[in-house]
Amino acid sequence: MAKPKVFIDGAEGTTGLQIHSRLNQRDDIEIISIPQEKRKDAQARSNYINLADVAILCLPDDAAREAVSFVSNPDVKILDASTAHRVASGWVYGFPELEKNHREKIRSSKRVSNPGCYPTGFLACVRPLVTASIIPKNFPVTINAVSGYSGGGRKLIEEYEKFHNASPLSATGYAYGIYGVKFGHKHVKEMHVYSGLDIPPLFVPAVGDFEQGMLVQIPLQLRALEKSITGEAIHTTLKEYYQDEENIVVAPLNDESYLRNGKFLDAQGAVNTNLVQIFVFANDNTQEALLVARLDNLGKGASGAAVQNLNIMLGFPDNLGC
Ligand SMILES: NC(=O)C1=CN([C@@H]2O[C@H](COP(=O)(O)OP(=O)(O)OC[C@H]3O[C@@H](n4cnc5c(N)ncnc54)[C@H](OP(=O)(O)O)[C@@H]3O)[C@@H](O)[C@H]2O)C=CC1
Ligand SMILES: CC(=O)N[C@@H](CCC(=O)OP(=O)(O)O)C(=O)O
Repeated sequence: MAKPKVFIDGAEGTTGLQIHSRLNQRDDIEIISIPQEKRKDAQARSNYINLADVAILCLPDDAAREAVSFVSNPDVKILDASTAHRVASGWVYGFPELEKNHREKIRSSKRVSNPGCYPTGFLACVRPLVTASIIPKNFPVTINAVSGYSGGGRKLIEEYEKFHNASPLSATGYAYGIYGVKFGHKHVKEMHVYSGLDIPPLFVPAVGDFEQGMLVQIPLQLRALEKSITGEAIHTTLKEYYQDEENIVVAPLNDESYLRNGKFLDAQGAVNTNLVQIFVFANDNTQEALLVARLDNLGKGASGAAVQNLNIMLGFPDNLGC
């Protein structure tokens, strides 16, 4: 049987390069590559997209929309890594672990959008708790998160490289800086839609001086809930929800063995994996809890997730080459 043809539009960008390196070694698919000098040529891109069984878009949003407009071959499947189609109708959200039958929806769809990196961590923690009515739908959820600078793509990587090469180091804002202070970050929509919450979460992202890695923190004031909820109930719900999943792992409740020097949960701890690690820290006496998702923004947050979705769309096992 002919090998499925895969085209990566935007193969030279941060996400595209990582997807290419994951697929490069495989002999069960054929990567079709556009000549370097034509990589932004609309006609050439259109030809490659329509030749592919699956075209993976690793492009800015406008270029991703343009790529979709090129499709004339009804058999072509599109996997879009950008934000352009994550809540668009006719598209399936590429989060296989979202709920029990979701993998099947990805398998049978011709249009799949890869989730954002922050939403992947957020939804992994919150969706099961909303489904189980542990977090009420009208609860005002807040999120603090930090990403490695590769999350900002080529431009942010170049900015950090300039900063690293400056002598003396000219600014301190690069070490750790919050952003999105006008709110309405581009990921809030998909967080809202797929969490099942009635109101959008309040999201404060940050970027740190490390290349890859991410922590997504959701503090919960349990005392604000109408019914009393224990840390054990939160933990058991998450553990059971993901019991058959390989890529979402729930650490034991209040497990300090992951803390560096007994204190620090390191944002880089899941780098080079396709995992979301979930941590639940809770104190039933003070009625406080903290959910944390740790992932690689370029792993399960982007390129690893894209390869997992590609595998599902082509009928391969989820984690082949992830
Ligand atoms: N980095 C991350 O952690 C994550 C990224 N994503 C998403 O993936 C997508 C790609 O992001 P990322 O890889 O980080 O970004 P990059 O800027 O690193 O890469 C984008 C690539 O697309 C190319 N490109 C731009 N316009 C066109 C065009 N019209 N035709 C063909 N190629 C074009 C760029 O070329 P050039 O550089 O020459 O302009 C570049 O190679 C974005 O939508 C991003 O939001 C999703 C999750 C996480
Ligand atoms: C550190 C940093 O800048 N992160 C990016 C998010 C990563 C990204 O590009 O996300 P999606 O393509 O998944 O939307 C940002 O906040 O815009």
